[in-house]
Amino acid sequence: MAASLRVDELHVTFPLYHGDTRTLRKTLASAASSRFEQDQQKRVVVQALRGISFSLKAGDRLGLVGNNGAGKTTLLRALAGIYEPVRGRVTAHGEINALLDTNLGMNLDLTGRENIGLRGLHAGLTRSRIREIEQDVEAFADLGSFLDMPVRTYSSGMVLRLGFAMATSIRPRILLMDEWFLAGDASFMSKARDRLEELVRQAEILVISTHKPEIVAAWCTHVLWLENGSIRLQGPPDEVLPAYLGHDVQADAAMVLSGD
Ligand SMILES: Nc1ncnc2c1ncn2[C@@H]1O[C@H](COP(=O)(O)OP(=O)(O)OP(=O)(O)O)[C@@H](O)[C@H]1O
Repeated sequence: MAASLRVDELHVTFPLYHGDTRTLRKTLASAASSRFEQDQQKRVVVQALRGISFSLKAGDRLGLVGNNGAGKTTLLRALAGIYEPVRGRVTAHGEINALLDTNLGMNLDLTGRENIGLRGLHAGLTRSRIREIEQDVEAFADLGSFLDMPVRTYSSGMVLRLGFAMATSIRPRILLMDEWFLAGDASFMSKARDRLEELVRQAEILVISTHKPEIVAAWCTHVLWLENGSIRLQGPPDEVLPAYLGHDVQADAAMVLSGD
């Protein structure tokens, strides 16, 4: 069965904790921003995603664009199952690999090799598959004898190399990716980019969050423009990108502040 990903009316909220919630509630009420509301327990929550729906089939490559705070990272994390929606659902056919944070789940007290084993067990892989991944990561991350030292003793560049190699060694049918994965130290990234592009080519479905229009134009077949947690526009890159790049950020900010 071909991979597919379907999102229906997805809502994600985050409670805001504050010493004086009564004052916070009053401040938010007067700010008239429709992004804040009270939940059933009378907590003030920010609505990070508000009724997002779309569906993707094998071959689709979706780029998420939008200003800071639009909801791109939250959507990727909800697709990966890291955030539980308050309403709506995500239905996926095909295994998902989320390249969101290379440190996610890494235990600093264990060695690099032990972390590879743990990640493999967590992904439900067989022992022989884990062994293959271990060899792949060992060759790619090029950490030498550090692979058998606790991760706590690594430099930040070494942690990045191990995390990147581990995250990209599991080939998924559905690949979720945050653009920061494309940043990093130049010499490592030229090697990393080839590996990433191969992973993207092999995935049946890609969802990538990015601030770079050139990535969307080169990699994506669809674009979803998020604004304040909702979809402002979705469609092919040649329709959505010009509208997104041409929109007036200051006018939008003024509209949000005035509560229009
Ligand atoms: N853990 C959290 N707790 C509270 N609020 C959060 C949390 N994560 C995100 N938010 C809020 O949810 C909204 C969406 O944030 P999100 O990080 O998804 O935006 P983004 O589009 O990825 O932004 P950026 O381009 O700056 O990375 C923002 O208003 C943000 O403040």
